[in-house]
Amino acid sequence: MASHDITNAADAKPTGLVKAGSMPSRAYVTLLGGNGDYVKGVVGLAKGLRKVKSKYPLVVAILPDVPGEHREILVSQGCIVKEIEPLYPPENQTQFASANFVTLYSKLRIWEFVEYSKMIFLDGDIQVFENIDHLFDLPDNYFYAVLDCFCEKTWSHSPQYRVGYCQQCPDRVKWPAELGPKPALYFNSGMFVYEPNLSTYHDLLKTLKTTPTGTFAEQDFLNMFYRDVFKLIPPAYNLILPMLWSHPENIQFDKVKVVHYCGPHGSKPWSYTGEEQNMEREDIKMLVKKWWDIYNDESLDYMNSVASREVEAGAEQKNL
Ligand SMILES: O=c1ccn([C@@H]2O[C@H](COP(=O)(O)OP(=O)(O)O)[C@@H](O)[C@H]2O)c(=O)[nH]1
Ligand SMILES: OC[C@H]1O[C@H](O[C@@H]2[C@@H](O)[C@H](O)[C@@H](O)[C@H](O)[C@@H]2O)[C@H](O)[C@@H](O)[C@H]1O
Repeated sequence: MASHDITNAADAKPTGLVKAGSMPSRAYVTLLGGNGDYVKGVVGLAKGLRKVKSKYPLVVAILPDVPGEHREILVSQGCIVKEIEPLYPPENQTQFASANFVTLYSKLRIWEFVEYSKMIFLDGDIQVFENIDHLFDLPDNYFYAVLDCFCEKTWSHSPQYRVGYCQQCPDRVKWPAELGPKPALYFNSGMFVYEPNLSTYHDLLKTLKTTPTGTFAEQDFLNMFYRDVFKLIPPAYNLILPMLWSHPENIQFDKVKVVHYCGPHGSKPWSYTGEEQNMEREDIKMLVKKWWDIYNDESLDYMNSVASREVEAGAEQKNL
């Protein structure tokens, strides 16, 4: 049993021992670092969650390099802004896939948000097009995530890519026996359901100190940490764009609830050009338009939605 199977570890929460009167608190959480356009992604996410009438707030873990005006924008959109300290990968690693590794590793700080009993993490380049509040009712004490795909060039360093093996279609190219056991299931860390817990948080930080940096930063680390114990949820809850061209057979497009505009700069709606490989596809253009329709919808701005809620409340009062 992996050491981090929290169902048996010391940090598994005692069941039923909830302080009298303290209701389990839940929230969505995302991460924002730097002074670039990811703030647009977070604003879009806040508005998307409002559009699907989520019952829960959006917490934004922000790094010190986020400018004050970006923080103000998030507050004006009803986000709960929580400052986090940067978390640096192990000193002795040099193969950095990208300059924003510190931002990515800092994602681990959200395990410290123990004022919340359960949280759903969503990358800032994700949009929620259908209500997913029901995921908070998944059984406690587990980490839930969606399978990733090994078919992008970003995986060219891996034996999976070299032999053409992908966990999304394990029978298309079988894992060669001579390479030993096939890779453990591997999730995308842009979306997951988890429970903040100080013991797990300290375990994460302690383990990080001795874990070599991987190509995919905290995603590799979390897959090592929750290896063989994470619970799978369907791709409808985190549609990573490469699935559209690498594994369309695994996607029921009309059932997709969450879209993850992961990948290169040109795959982000706010910097979409249609010039990156595969980004000129009609389905991608439609998903980018859907993102902009929400982002530009002023009725979804927090102040307008507060005003509309007051009008609704007033109308209900009149009907009493
Ligand atoms: O400069 C950056 C880079 C990343 N991020 C955050 O880290 C997440 C993961 O980074 P990215 O979206 O680049 O990863 P991908 O899923 O595209 O590999 C983003 O969605 C943001 O929430 C950020 O806030 N600022
Ligand atoms: O590098 C770290 C990132 O790794 C993951 O994105 C990857 C992964 O999905 C690959 O499978 C794709 O090929 C690649 O394009 C994409 O960027 C997470 O979504 C993100 O939050 C972050 O941890």
